Amino acid sequence: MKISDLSESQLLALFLPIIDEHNQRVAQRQQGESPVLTLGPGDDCAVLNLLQGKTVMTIDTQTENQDFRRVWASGYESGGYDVGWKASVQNLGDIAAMGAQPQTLLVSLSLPGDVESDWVKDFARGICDSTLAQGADFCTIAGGDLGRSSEISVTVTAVGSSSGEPVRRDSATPGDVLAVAGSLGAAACGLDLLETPQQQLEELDDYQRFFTGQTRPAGALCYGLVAAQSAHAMMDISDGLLRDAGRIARASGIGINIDSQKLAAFFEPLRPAAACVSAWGGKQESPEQILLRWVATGGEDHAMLAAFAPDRVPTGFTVVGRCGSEFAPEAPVTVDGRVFDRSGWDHFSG
Ligand SMILES: Nc1ncnc2c1ncn2[C@@H]1O[C@H](COP(=O)(O)OP(=O)(O)O)[C@@H](O)[C@H]1O
Ligand SMILES: Cc1ncc(C[n+]2csc(CCOP(=O)(O)OP(=O)(O)O)c2C)c(N)n1
Ligand SMILES: [Mg+2]
Repeated sequence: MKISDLSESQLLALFLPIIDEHNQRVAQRQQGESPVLTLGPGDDCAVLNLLQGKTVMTIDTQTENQDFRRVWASGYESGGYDVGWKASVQNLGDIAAMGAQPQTLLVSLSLPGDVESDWVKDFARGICDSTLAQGADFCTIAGGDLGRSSEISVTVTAVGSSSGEPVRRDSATPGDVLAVAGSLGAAACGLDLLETPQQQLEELDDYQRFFTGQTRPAGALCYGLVAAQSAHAMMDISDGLLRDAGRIARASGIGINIDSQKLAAFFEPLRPAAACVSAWGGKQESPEQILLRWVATGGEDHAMLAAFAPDRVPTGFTVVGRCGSEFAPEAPVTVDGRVFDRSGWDHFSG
């Protein structure tokens, strides 16, 4: 059955039981504590009881053919489950990057009539499963909106709370080290393979395993919470290490140098895929160049990027660079002391 065969209330009747079950499970886990979500989906607004600390909020949109495809060149089909999964990772990445705990999500779905009604149920399962898989055991889904559109577009708002001062981007200091936790390059690798024709992929053993870096990224929520104890500045990497490190550098008024040797640790799991993409591109880019492009400029892994005093780097973070006092507006980030020619994802020029 297609979306166009159903009324809005019939569609909600598919979606809401999955969300309600998720919210009930959260409430069970919170036994003994006063619930944050005191009124969930069903009324004009949700009601939250954010008891203590600072409230943080963020929003992110995924649009068909800009952020995912229903069918990729590789033949893989991204369904509602994948889109729901990634919506949660994107938003919880922003909450974690402030050092905050996710509390609830609001979900807006704009869908064309030719989408299967099961897409909506899969989306609900994907967003709930991903939230739990990231360890956000207490994060409910407070409500949302449903509408018709000419392409699939999903917008999620996340609300979080922080018992201490939220970690900003603008307080890295000269002498800090810059470190990463979570995966780097896996989402860009997945994107390149998804966009590669299936017959080119058959040389690559179990090639579908690389798709998940793009379709179901793991995120790094737990690392954000750990880093909040000692990070001077933090953000999640959505647009690529170099571009996002540039945002910390600009906001903090410092320079950052990345040590390319330190990035090699992220290359290993992606090596077989880089060889395949290099061969498909007629070796115009060597496997080594592809690995560096994925790891240094690929977005969407939602790894944590943070600046710490050198003796206060938490377990799970890999030092990839250093903060210096020289801020150069035209090149706030260098790699091995030199300007890198490609810096990352930009929605409007990329
Ligand atoms: N339409 C908008 N209205 C107000 N603020 C916006 C808008 N789009 C982006 N921003 C703000 O600009 C900053 C950068 O946005 P973005 O690159 O999407 O951040 P992030 O990578 O954390 O999702 C964020 O602080 C965001 O809130
Ligand atoms: C079809 C398709 N083309 C290109 C991309 C690559 N891509 C889309 S958005 C993006 C960067 C992240 O953007 P956004 O989710 O808007 O992150 P924000 O900076 O707002 O957190 C990248 C690398 C993709 N995922 N799918
Ligand atoms: Mg954004």
